[in-house]
Amino acid sequence: MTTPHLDAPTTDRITAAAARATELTKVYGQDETQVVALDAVNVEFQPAEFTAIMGPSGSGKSTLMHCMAGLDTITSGSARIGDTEVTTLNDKKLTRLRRDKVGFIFQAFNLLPTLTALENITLPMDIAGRKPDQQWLDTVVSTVGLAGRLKHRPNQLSGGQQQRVAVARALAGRPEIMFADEPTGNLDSRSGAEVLGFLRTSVRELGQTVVMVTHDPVAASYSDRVVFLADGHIVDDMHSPTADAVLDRMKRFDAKGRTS
Ligand SMILES: Nc1ncnc2c1ncn2[C@@H]1O[C@H](COP(=O)(O)OP(=O)(O)OP(=O)(O)O)[C@@H](O)[C@H]1O
Repeated sequence: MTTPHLDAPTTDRITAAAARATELTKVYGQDETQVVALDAVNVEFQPAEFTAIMGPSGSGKSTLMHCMAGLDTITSGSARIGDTEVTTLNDKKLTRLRRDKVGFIFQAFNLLPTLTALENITLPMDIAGRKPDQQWLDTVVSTVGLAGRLKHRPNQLSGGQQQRVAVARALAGRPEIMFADEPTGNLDSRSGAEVLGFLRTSVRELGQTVVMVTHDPVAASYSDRVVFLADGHIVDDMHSPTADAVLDRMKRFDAKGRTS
């Protein structure tokens, strides 16, 4: 049986997507060790929308996120953030794009232990020599519920609070898009729920765009839309997901990561 593909080209659609992959292909290795991690993927991420990317292990979720964010090179096709073609930028412009237009949240919080929460939040802007927009910073800090903890160092904060600092750091520069790779992977379910709630609030109330890779149907249920990958292809697209609907869809992947 062939895998159904939902990733038909969208090049004739004129929409202001926050990010867009067109015929995006990523091949790792050569000859017999070659792996096609992404096979001509077409997908758009809409502004002020919270999208989750799901799929079996090895389906290409992290590769898609890394290629879109300019963290990895692509083999062919196109990856755009807003109007910017990521794949043709030189190193200097790529660094600037990642610094100015993209926010990242990873499973590991990646905070600097000697800095306070506030110093961690403003660090990327300090490095870039940009002055934080104080009003925005106040909004972000209160949205993620950190107002009383700004002088704490990471080891004085719980895991959930540390990830909230990382969310605030990603939001502080007002990125065009935020990419989150398993942001709740290291958290207990209550702290995870808090962080996901803040991500959703950043979309609903602050108009941010969030794309999150997750294995967890409950985490995906916080999103507006779930894109399912299998074997380097987008095979499903679910709007207003519930955890049960996502779980049911995940059950249709077989042990080899193929879908029925
Ligand atoms: N640096 C690399 N070199 C070679 N192959 C790679 C590399 N990174 C990923 N791959 C392969 O590309 C495919 C997609 O990997 P990717 O990490 O994107 O999947 P994933 O869906 O994020 O998986 P997981 O859920 O396990 O994190 C896999 O077959 C993987 O083995």
